[in-house]
Amino acid sequence: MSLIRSLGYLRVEATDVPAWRQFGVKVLGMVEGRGPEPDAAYLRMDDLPARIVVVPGDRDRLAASGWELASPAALGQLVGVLESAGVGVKQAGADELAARRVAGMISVDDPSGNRLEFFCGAALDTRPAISPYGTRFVTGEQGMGHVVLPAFDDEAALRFWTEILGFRLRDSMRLDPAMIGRPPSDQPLWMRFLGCGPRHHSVALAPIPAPTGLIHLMTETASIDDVGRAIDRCARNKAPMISTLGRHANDNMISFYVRTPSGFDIEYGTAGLTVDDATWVARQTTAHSVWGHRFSGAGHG
Ligand SMILES: Cc1ccc(O)c(O)c1CC[C@@H]1C(=O)CC[C@]2(C)C(=O)CC[C@@H]12
Ligand SMILES: [Fe+2]
Repeated sequence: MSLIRSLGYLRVEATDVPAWRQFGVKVLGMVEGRGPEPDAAYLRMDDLPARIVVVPGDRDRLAASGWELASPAALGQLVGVLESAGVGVKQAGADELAARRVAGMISVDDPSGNRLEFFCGAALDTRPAISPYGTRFVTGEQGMGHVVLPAFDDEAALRFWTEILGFRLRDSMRLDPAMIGRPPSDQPLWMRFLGCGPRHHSVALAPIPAPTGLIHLMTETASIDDVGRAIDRCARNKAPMISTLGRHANDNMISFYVRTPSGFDIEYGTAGLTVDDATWVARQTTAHSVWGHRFSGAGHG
């Protein structure tokens, strides 16, 4: 088992926090929580006080993805691994710990400049997170979902995420250079799907430009009805769906994509695959979907 257990939270800096609050509750079916930062929106999916924290800022971007470890000992071990690999580690101050309601936290930048926070000892919220739409999110040992982060140096990114952080390669997919507006080339463009627990992938790294620092966040619900109702709410609230419903070829997720008020996307899905490292073999997927997932030309996050 790796030191890192799952994707724990996202911190998003946004120019329009009220729009995010509305989007999170009315479209995604999340539950608004309370928190220490004035004017921030706290969106809950489960017993954590927040899974998406949206703080007011002068730009729209992913401030950090937060990754959960099992204990202070595991976090200490990770610091040792990072430091011996020459990675700059920043220890969280008391104010940052209080804002995140965690017992311990450190942060680093990955080779592509994606800010990562590693934490342990999250406070739980005793009030149940019950969505008025009945939405049930799949979290627990699978974490809050997956993120797709931009990475343009495939070798450096793979080395960092697998050899230092201990993620496992679960799948790779070649991207057509034309898809991201590049000329044809002999150099394959790879998208890498990596996991740290039973979820097929908790992170994917893609050579896709992302001005907001995030290509998408995937959240998973317990049933296809949760997904269908979310599609209805997108229409009712005029949230721009940027793909049709579809099923991915690698993790079997049935999902659609919707644009957030910050310009990156949420993949909203169900029925994702869980894997066992003892038997899993990383392969190459040659199609992104078994069916569906027709994207409109809105561009990517
Ligand atoms: C191919 C795939 C498998 C599993 C996933 O969870 C998943 O999100 C994807 C597709 C991701 C991919 C993307 O994130 C950005 C826009 C992409 C490149 C497309 O235009 C098709 C596939 C999309
Ligand atoms: Fe995805």
